[in-house]
Amino acid sequence: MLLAIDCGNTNTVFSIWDGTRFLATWRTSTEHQRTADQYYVWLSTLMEFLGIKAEITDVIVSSTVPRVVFNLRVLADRYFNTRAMVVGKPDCELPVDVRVDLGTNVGPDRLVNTVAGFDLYGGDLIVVDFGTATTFDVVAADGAYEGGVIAPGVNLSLEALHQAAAALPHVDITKPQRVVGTNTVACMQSGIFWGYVGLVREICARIKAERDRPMRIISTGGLAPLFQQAEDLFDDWREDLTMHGLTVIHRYNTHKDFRQ
Ligand SMILES: Nc1ncnc2c1ncn2[C@@H]1O[C@H](COP(=O)(O)OP(=O)(O)OP(=O)(O)O)[C@@H](O)[C@H]1O
Ligand SMILES: CC(C)(CO)[C@@H](O)C(=O)NCCC(=O)O
Ligand SMILES: [K+]
Repeated sequence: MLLAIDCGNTNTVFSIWDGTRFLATWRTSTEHQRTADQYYVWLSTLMEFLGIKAEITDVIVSSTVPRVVFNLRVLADRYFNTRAMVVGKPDCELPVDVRVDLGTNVGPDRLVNTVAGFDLYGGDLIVVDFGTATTFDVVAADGAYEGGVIAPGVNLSLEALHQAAAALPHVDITKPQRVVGTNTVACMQSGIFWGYVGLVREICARIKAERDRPMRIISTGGLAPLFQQAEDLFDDWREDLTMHGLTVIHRYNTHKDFRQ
């Protein structure tokens, strides 16, 4: 069985894939100090608690935080007796091309989202991921990653307001009842919520205009449904898009004859 690990700047998600479906998915905060032993205690406790008998034979990692990769590699070596496949390293090939400026290091999560989007929907896509950053990845007709857009994440923007202005509290994002707020919290929620609706709409429209061909918009990340419920921004939403991409990349590298 495959242990797929998606490590973002805020959260790290672990999923167990049995070849057909995900048996379990667990989330923890990303901390580079966490050791392989700590990961294992946490993982094995959760597996036991849920009665999951998973014989992990393979590990694949996508990490936007380079420092955590070392301990995840040790986890794979020491506890699962396998060499972790790490997206972005030369020995982990991608089933799609990456067409960017020479010397650019694309975030592995964006490459994984591109692979997942192409596998599930085919080409000509915009993949929007509401994580620490809000990213837009442009997937060409042949599945290649062709660049995109990086904007600040929703929670990051709310946190920045709180950090920078003495009178602004910490607030959670939600859809405000009205655009005009009559208290501080409602004003902040309106600014972020409708601001992001506008940001997503404008960026996607401009990407489509620049490319001059029909493109579908697929979203992922915990906040995507909140925006989708307000306005028809996306053609589809997949909670497990990044995890799906990791399983596709793993399969591609273990069965080199595999083609989509
Ligand atoms: N309705 C909601 N209101 C507020 N927060 C939410 C809501 N739904 C989901 N979230 C939060 O949104 C965040 C988005 O999760 P996601 O995995 O997409 O990105 P992340 O973990 O924050 O970022 P990264 O992957 O970059 O670490 C999570 O922290 C989740 O708890
Ligand atoms: C943009 C983030 C932080 C989104 O998780 C990540 O993909 C990243 O660190 N990217 C590196 C720069 C790039 O993707 O062009
Ligand atoms: K993410």
